[in-house]
Amino acid sequence: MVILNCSRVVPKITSLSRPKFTNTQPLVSPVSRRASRAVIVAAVAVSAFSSMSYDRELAAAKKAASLAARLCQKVQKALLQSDVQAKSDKSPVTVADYGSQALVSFVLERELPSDSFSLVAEEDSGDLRKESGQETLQRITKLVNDTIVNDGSFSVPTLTMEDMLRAIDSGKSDGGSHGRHWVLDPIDGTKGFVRGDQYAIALALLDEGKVVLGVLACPNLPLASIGGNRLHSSHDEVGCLFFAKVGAGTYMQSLDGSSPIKVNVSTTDNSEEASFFESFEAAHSSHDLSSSIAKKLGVKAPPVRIDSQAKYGALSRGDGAIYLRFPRKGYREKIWDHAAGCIVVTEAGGVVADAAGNPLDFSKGKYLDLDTGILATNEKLMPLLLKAVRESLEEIPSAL
Ligand SMILES: Nc1ncnc2c1ncn2[C@@H]1O[C@H](COP(=O)(O)OS(=O)(=O)O)[C@@H](OP(=O)(O)O)[C@H]1O
Ligand SMILES: [Mg+2]
Ligand SMILES: [Mg+2]
Ligand SMILES: [Mg+2]
Repeated sequence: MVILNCSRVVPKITSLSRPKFTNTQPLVSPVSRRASRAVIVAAVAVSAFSSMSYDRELAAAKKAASLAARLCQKVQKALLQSDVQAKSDKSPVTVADYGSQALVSFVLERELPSDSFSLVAEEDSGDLRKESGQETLQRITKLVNDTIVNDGSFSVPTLTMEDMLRAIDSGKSDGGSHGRHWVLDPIDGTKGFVRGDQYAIALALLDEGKVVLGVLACPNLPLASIGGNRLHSSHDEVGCLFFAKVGAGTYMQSLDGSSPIKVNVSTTDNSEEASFFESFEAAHSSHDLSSSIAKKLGVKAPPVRIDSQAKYGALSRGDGAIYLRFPRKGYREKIWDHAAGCIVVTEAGGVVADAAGNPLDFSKGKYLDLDTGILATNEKLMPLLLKAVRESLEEIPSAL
């Protein structure tokens, strides 16, 4: 059986945690009872490990992502055309991408001083080290220092431009299957960010190649459901922080610091009422393919197109029931575009897989090595979804 769950490093013990056998149930032999007790003791030990560990790391990740969100919101509000620069791959990168990466790196290192620090992150300081990057570097340095001072919880001397370059470049790790690695997309959905739309700060922790925690800060995502394309209702309060820890579920709170609430994916098994999320940018994911899949499933609602891993966040709280992503042939997915979103969805009871139904493997370095696309939904809908995906890929291979 394929286990379509990218984040669990412990076996599910739901049935074991409510043992059916007791001394009043003589049908269970003493041997199997002993064996079952041993399994329960082991499972409870694993369960305790999974819910007690990573607490410090999760607190640090939430703090880092929340501060980075503050920095990004400030920049997005004041976004000038001159903030947008062309990286060598021509994607827009702003002072906020760099500032967010430097700040997350700074906060994690400060909050977890005893840990060895490895970070796999999207940006690097190459362009900032050039003569033409000096003004940008100055602005990043000021932004990061201002955010730290406004927060007030760190007593550190003012950070220098050299500190910025170092903090950004601490994200040069290659990750892999051994040890712990933080995975960061300082702004996921930069195009959405530049447009004034959705984006996310996405931070996850890998331990021995598995995602063990994830945090998604989505500064422009309404706290209320965006199901039924309610994305642009102007009355909604915005700013969501999703977080998930292996074996401990997914929670959402407001970026302003309300109490967290537990969230769960939609439990619908009726594909006709299952609305779906996809990339805003058609160049990032084939809208033709998803529309063919939706047709096969009988989905009635139009797609909800939003930028970034905010899609995973919205899915984790049941705003819609399906996430579809089909990049063009040859595109290689990066781990920072999915690690945090993946655990946020799986811990909320969802399933994330590639188009062949395999779980995503974050242990191979910077890239995900996968079959064709990425899908997320609940366990009941996944078999139907995989069938529709297979058929659509056969019918319109040119869509990719
Ligand atoms: N050609 C192509 N195909 C597929 N994906 C691409 C492509 N180019 C970029 N990217 C990556 O897409 C990330 C943005 O995520 P989304 O596609 O979910 O958002 S969007 O609706 O398209 O804005 C985006 O993340 P950021 O660079 O962090 O914004 C990219 O990693
Ligand atoms: Mg980018
Ligand atoms: Mg990204
Ligand atoms: Mg990015």
